[in-house]
Amino acid sequence: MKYPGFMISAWEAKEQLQNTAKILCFLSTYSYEICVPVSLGLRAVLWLSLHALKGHSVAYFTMQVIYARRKYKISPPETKGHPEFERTFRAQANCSEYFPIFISLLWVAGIFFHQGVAAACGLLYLYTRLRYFQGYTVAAQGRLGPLYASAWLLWGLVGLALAGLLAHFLWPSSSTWMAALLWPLQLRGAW
Ligand SMILES: CCCCC/C=C\C\C=C/C=C/C=C/[C@@H]1O[C@H]1CCCC(=O)O
Ligand SMILES: N[C@@H](CCC(=O)N[C@@H](CS)C(=O)NCC(=O)O)C(=O)O
Repeated sequence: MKYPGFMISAWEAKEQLQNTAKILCFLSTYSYEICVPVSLGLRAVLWLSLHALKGHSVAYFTMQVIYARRKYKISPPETKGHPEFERTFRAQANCSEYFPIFISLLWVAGIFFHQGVAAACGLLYLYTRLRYFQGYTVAAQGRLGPLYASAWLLWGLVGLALAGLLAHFLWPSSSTWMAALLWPLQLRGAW
């Protein structure tokens, strides 16, 4: 019997249904094995690029102070002499003050909450710190917006770190609501 072009026989329909079921079965069985290395790779790339950028920005801020010293002929231990130098000097000092806080929160949030989420916050933090530095070297007022943004991100990391630590130490059993809430975010098998 001849069917119009858009129709298929019952046999073909059954074939297609079976094939679809096989594909779904395959995906549901192997998606874990496929997704875990992919997300591990993504997290590794995020984490490594974050630390490369962090090293780069610390060096960049320091170099800017060195260049400003040369430009305005202000030798150590002097830290005064020109407003632009003073702002550059303070911008670098302020970023350095916050880096130990940032790094500790980043690692605790990364280990106990989720590496990818922490790395994303960290990248945003570095971006706000770069804007802080550049804003501050131009005018004192220019530092404030990025500073507030960076403070929000730090508090966000405090929240993630606390949530991760609470889930880890207070509710180690995976049956609690906290663990259940955090489970999809936790690194499966990575920690
Ligand atoms: C453990 C987490 C620590 C998170 C750090 C939290 C807060 C620190 C960040 C921001 C502080 C901003 C303070 C801004 C001062 O109001 C600005 C003074 C401006 C006075 C003016 O220019 O006239
Ligand atoms: N060391 C800082 C501690 C507080 C802080 O981070 N202040 C922010 C907002 S006023 C800032 O941008 N300070 C400028 C600076 O450290 O030169 C200060 O002396 O102000």
